[in-house]
Amino acid sequence: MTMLTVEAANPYKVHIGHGALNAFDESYRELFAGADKIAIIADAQVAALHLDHLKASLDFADKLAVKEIPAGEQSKSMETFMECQSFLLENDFSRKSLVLAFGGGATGDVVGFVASTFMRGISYIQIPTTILAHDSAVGGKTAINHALGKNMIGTFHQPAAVIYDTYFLETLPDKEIRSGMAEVIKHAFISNENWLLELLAVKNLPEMSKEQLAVNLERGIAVKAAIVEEDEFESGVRKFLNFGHTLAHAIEALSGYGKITHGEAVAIGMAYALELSGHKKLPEFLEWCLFNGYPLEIIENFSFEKLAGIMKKDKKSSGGLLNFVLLKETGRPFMATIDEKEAEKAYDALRSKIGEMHI
Ligand SMILES: NC(=O)c1ccc[n+]([C@@H]2O[C@H](COP(=O)([O-])OP(=O)(O)OC[C@H]3O[C@@H](n4cnc5c(N)ncnc54)[C@H](O)[C@@H]3O)[C@@H](O)[C@H]2O)c1
Ligand SMILES: O=C(O)C(=O)C[C@@H](O)[C@H](O)[C@H](O)COP(=O)(O)O
Ligand SMILES: [Zn+2]
Repeated sequence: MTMLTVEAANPYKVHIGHGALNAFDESYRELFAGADKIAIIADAQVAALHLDHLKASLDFADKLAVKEIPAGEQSKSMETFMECQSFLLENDFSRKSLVLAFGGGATGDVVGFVASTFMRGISYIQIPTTILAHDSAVGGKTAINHALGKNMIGTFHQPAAVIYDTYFLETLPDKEIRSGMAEVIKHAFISNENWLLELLAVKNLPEMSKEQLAVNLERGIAVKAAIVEEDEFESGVRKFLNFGHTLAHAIEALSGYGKITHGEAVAIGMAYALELSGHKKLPEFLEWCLFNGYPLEIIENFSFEKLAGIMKKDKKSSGGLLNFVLLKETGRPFMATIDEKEAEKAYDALRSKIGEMHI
């Protein structure tokens, strides 16, 4: 098991590894004892698989209440947000209460948002259960979606701890392994060429050994934590964590949230950012996506015009400009405003390249 500290304004620890749930007993007894009530707010699918295992690692059964929310992206809605608020109020939660977010990134985002707004903010712990959540559970971004844009309603609210027990990953379907590994390779693209080369050599992600996966997750978390420590509220370098996301979020919004996974959309968004960057690894990255089953071909479904309308509302943009995270080279990200005509040309070029791959 490993542990690292995120030196945010309110520092907290990330416990990673098989058996990380033991940290509750070893490090958080006081936090739990001090809480008047504790809620587990869980993704319903994750609860069906793993709630008993989580509960077995927790004492304080007398003050525990469980709320299940819809599985995955559907939960990042105003409806689920309000249901959770009602649940906390109906069960007499207070400012001294604690919330545990149990599930993937979607659960972490909506539950973090609930915790950050309930009585103007209470403590919560992230208990991530997906590969992708190595990213989402760290850094304190919380959000729900709006029909006009992904994650448009949210806050920065750091968790009191992240307990990342890799035991939960054993039930992840291949599609979610693929989705999560897109954020891992994103962390490699923005930080380290040698790591990127190692990842590009993996032609069947579900066959990665547990050890290999653990190393990748730890590296990803270290990259993320270092950036969050430098720029917690995204006035500068934190924007680099959005590599691939300007297009990805537009694709997710246009497809209907949850129709394509976040990581699959980010993979297409990264390919586009590599095209805009003139990065030499684009052909190799497209091959990697193809081998690993990322649905690149869906790019055919979206007109640039519609995507551009949404991309102009991106949180990194203002004044109707198109802003992207690009790479001078691997490990050297920068922000760029791209002229609309140039952005469209690059989009068409990427579509042609994907079209020629005979998927
Ligand atoms: N806050 C951040 O910094 C940040 C970072 C990256 C992504 N995100 C957000 O995270 C979300 C994506 O997260 P995600 O990829 O974890 O998806 P998710 O939370 O939508 O979960 C995906 C699916 O996997 C299932 N699942 C979860 N854990 C499982 C397990 N252990 N075994 C079997 N099934 C399991 C869920 O029920 C769901 O159906 C997006 O909304 C994205 O915007 C946020
Ligand atoms: O933590 C960050 O900062 C990120 O940008 C991480 C992204 O992977 C994540 O998808 C995040 O939710 C996107 O943030 P947004 O501000 O573009 O909604
Ligand atoms: Zn992301």
